[in-house]
Amino acid sequence: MTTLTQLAGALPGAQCFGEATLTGLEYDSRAVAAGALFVAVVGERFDGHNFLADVVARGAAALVVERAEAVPAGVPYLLVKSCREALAPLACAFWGNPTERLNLAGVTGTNGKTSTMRLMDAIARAAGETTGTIGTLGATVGETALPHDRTTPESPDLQRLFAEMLAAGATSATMEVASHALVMGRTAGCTFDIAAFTNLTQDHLDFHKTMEAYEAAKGMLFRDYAPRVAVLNTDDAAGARYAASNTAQQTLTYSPSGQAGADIWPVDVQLAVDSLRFTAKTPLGDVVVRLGFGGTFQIGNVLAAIGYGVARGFSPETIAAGLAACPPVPGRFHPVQAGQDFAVLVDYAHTPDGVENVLKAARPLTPGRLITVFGCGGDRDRTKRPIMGRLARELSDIAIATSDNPRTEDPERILDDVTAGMAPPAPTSEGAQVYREVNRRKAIALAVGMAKQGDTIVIAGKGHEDYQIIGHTKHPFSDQDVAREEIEKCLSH
Ligand SMILES: CC(=O)N[C@H]1[C@@H](OP(=O)(O)OP(=O)(O)OC[C@H]2O[C@@H](n3ccc(=O)[nH]c3=O)[C@H](O)[C@@H]2O)O[C@H](CO)[C@@H](O)[C@@H]1O[C@H](C)C(=O)N[C@@H](C)C(=O)N[C@H](CCC(=O)O)C(=O)O
Ligand SMILES: Nc1ncnc2c1ncn2[C@@H]1O[C@H](COP(=O)(O)OP(=O)(O)OP(=O)(O)O)[C@@H](O)[C@H]1O
Ligand SMILES: N[C@H](CCC[C@H](N)C(=O)O)C(=O)O
Ligand SMILES: [Mg+2]
Repeated sequence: MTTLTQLAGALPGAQCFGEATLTGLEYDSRAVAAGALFVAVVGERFDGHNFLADVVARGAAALVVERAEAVPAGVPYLLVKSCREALAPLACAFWGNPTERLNLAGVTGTNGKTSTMRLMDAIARAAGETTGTIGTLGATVGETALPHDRTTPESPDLQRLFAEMLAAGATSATMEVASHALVMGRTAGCTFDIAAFTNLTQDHLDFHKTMEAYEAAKGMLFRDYAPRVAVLNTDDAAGARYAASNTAQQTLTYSPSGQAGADIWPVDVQLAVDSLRFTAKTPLGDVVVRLGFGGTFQIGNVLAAIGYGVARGFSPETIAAGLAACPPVPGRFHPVQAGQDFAVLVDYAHTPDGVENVLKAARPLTPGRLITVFGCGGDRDRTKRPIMGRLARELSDIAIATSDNPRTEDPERILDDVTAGMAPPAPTSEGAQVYREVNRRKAIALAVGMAKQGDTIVIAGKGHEDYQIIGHTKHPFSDQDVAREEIEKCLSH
């Protein structure tokens, strides 16, 4: 049992009024149950102080506030300067600082976090460990899957997951560390043994405003958290800068392009639509990579995961066994086969670099035409839209711009932004034939209707997602299922 005064000890400068026994820790009023401590976070859209009467009615035992006058009479509370900043220290204390007893690896980077984390997890499992994972695909604790909404959850959810992992006998965990999480302190208080970086390219400028601020945000993982080992992609300029200046005890570098001087690099690469084979040169000797899924972009992710294995002290054989056993990452370069004579790949590319990489990975596997169906999410970085449009047109034979998750934006306005980048530069008319179809199912049907033997359709942006967010509503929608249904319709005609 935790008490309010015990938790106050985790917050230097906090003033404690009253005492309570606490059975939960919440930052969202809608999740409060009897006995909880409610932290009144002041955000962009809501002020937690407006929900204090509601959470007390729900049985909250105590409150953490920035304004004492908002507290209903008789309710115990902690007065702090910033509830957002208090949240993580409270969460770590409430759950007993679980990451001090768990080997934790964090992966940051614009693209490849989910894939890299899955590969790392497979390696730890091959070493015989019970593991946990936290990321875009949800969390796993041993063999149990626990869904959650964020790539990197808020600190109370994060620390609870770590505590559940320990309770389930896990000895290690791997997680995705989104830049939003670093800036908002969701991971504050975590002890990282290993921190890995995939790449930095444009995304999230709605939040970070400049690439410099975005780079600094990701750099926090290598500077503020002092991991034991930093695993860094030095092909990437930001990765090279993190390598030159970080607070890790040891830095391991990798180079997907095989640049001289890196600690880990690939030789003899062989690519196929559903496999990737190469030999990785590492400080421990050669690792034979036999991956059961494709995508040129996975080379870097595999090297980062090998860096993790090396940092953990696993043998090359264990690392190779883990990679070979790693199941395909759902919705990343994911083939859909429903009896058609052309290829269909569902992929999660939702950034300019992602679109460029997936189309460049698909091109050499395509004897016919490359047909791209893609869109851009609403309420997210607007400036990436015309760039994604331009890349889709330049790198495809047929590019169909459609909706991703429009969220609260007008889907046609999002498409205006996307197609603004798709006009061929005068006087050439090189590049793809361009189509615009706001309805994602119709766009996929259009692609399927056009495809001939030897063509590849890449359906980008939503990967594993089984929904489409329109307004505030999540409608069931799966690119894989829709592609399959539209192919079957075509074949039955
Ligand atoms: C920019 C950002 O990440 N914002 C997050 C942040 O918002 P905020 O601090 O402004 O809070 P707010 O929404 O104003 O709410 C203030 C407080 O009131 C609470 N509240 C709100 C309503 C209510 O009825 N009761 C209540 O108690 C909220 O729980 C919160 O504690 O805290 C909120 C509560 O946890 C999050 O919902 C919100 O995520 C927004 C919606 C979001 O879309 N975030 C995305 C961009 C994100 O985090 N993405 C990354 C992945 C990025 C990547 O690709 O790498 C992720 O980790 O998922
Ligand atoms: N190393 C990489 N370099 C460039 N693009 C990549 C890389 N790895 C993956 N991608 C592209 O990015 C997409 C998303 O991959 P993944 O889910 O692993 O990234 P992520 O960083 O976890 O994304 P998110 O920010 O949504 O969590 C893939 O479907 C692929 O198109
Ligand atoms: N983690 C990313 C996922 C984007 C996925 C894409 N389908 C979209 O909705 O924009 C984000 O929150 O920006
Ligand atoms: Mg992810």
